[in-house]
Amino acid sequence: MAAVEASGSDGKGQGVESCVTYYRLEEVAKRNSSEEIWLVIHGRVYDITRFLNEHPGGEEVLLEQAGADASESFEDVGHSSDAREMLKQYYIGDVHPSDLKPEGGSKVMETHLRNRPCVFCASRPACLLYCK
Ligand code: HEM
Repeated sequence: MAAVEASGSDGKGQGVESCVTYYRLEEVAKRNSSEEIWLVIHGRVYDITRFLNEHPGGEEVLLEQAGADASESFEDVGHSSDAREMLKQYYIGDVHPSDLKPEGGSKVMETHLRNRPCVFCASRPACLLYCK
């Protein structure tokens, strides 16, 4: 997989697990077409390019959210636990902590709290940082 310069671009990703790749939102925003489509859901970045034409809800809804934070739409649909499980295979990294601004940060926190226990973040540093 190609390295993305967005990761840890602020210098160092210290204080958090080094195995997590961080992406700036501006990098995510560039992946906004059917050629390459990334989404953010609950502070995590997913490359769903190969899932696009497999999505049971159709590709259009995904394209509408392409390159953006789809947490709300994802939750609004009331996706099953199977759908949540599926997310894992498309996970490529976390949103860079600098992009989790107060507004976004509290949104992330709100969502995580609402979904507790979060199957994805129980042991994730980002979650520990923002969900406490
Ligand atoms: C990568 C992220 C996503 C995955 C893995 C995923 C997976 C699925 C799955 C497995 C279903 C079948 C129903 C279920 O099991 O819940 C589904 C249905 C659906 N999804 Fe997604 N989905 C994703 C993102 C989204 C997003 C961002 C939207 C935005 C609106 C969306 C809208 C829908 C809709 C409208 C349905 C049809 C619901 C129905 O027929 O009742 N999905 N999705």
